[in-house]
Amino acid sequence: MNLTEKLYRVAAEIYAEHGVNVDVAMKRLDQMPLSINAWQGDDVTGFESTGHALTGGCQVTGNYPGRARDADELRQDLDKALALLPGKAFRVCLQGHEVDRMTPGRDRDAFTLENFTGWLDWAAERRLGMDIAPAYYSHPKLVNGLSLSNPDPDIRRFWIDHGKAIRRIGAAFGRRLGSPAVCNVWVPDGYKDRPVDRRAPRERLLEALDETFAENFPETELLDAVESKLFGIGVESYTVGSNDFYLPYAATRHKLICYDTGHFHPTESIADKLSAICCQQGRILLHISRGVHWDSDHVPLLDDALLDLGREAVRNDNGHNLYFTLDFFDASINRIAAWVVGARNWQKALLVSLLEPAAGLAEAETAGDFTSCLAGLEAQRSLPWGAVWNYYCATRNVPPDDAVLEPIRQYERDVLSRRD
Ligand SMILES: C[C@H](O)[C@H](O)[C@@H](O)C(=O)CO
Ligand SMILES: [Mn+2]
Repeated sequence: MNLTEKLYRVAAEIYAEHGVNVDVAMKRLDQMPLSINAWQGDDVTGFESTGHALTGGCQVTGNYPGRARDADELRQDLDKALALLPGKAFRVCLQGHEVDRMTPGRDRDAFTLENFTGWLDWAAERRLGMDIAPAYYSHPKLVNGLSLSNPDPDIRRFWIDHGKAIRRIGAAFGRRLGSPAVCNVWVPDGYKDRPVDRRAPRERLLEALDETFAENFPETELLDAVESKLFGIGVESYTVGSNDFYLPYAATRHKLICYDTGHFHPTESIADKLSAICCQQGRILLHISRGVHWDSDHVPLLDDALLDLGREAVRNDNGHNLYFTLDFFDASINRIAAWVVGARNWQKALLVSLLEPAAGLAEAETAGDFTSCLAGLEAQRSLPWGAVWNYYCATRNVPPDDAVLEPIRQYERDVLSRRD
């Protein structure tokens, strides 16, 4: 028996004393779906090759070598990252401009499945689910920082048609792969300085969204989500699609609300939002990210915020009300490492929560014994979940944390460093 297994057996015994079956926890973790953000691999540039300028709305900083230059390279990189993740329920989420191939003369408002078939075949071969999001940025038709809420009806028409096209492609993904594609709408629309009229852009967005969603698809094929944001670079004063805008929108239109963990005030707890929505039968798409000051897209750390989110995810999950997508894009570090570290941190947060000996604490809380709650929750921090994680990785044939970088460095030498 090697050291990993010995430590695991001791850990399993300790958890058993607390009434927790580690095997059940690992099996449940295997089945918790996670959608990997393709855009970490290409710095959100997409592969349109139209020569148009990337006009903002969504940007990345850094110039680490090895960015994927086309969909084939991006899939190769995703294969590398996926091979280093334990678990069995992966999906890949695309942005609407990460096309497999372009059709001459065709712009985003007319994309069809033909532009994404390489992705679909790749996913089917690997038994991956696919998700997608329209890309309302980095395009000349993002005018004055406004897409779906633009005052110009022709601009709005272009973006409405893009959203419709991407929803159809998502539904085709869902049909072929036998698992509904989550299609998430996030628009960068907003103003740098205080607007005179806050209402008109929101009314236009409302109408444009309703038209985008007019075509119905069965939930076995497509699930729509809408994502709010507090502010962004260049839109510091006003975001059309704020949380207050989208929360009632999602509730009245039966859409998933997307909470991006980097899109709220720094002291606001995203974990706290889950039970509020779930106890009212709402469904949530979580974008797992990390905000740092005004930026929202750093690789998530295994910090208290992520652990809290993992705990609430485990407690509120009923198998079809929570959806998880990674959402970060850091071009200052090795992009495969970004995926692997970020995804594994989320998986660790879930594992810690799945191993939580909750029995007794909830009763103490109900009885008003907050002293026991505080002491009990703090005592859990030193339980040996790390030994379970290492064993989990070993039994799923992936390296432990301290050995995960070596294959990535090798790939960097063999593949990434040869890209311009
Ligand atoms: C690339 C995505 O559309 C984007 O990350 C969005 O989900 C977001 O969070 C923008 O800040
Ligand atoms: Mn997001």
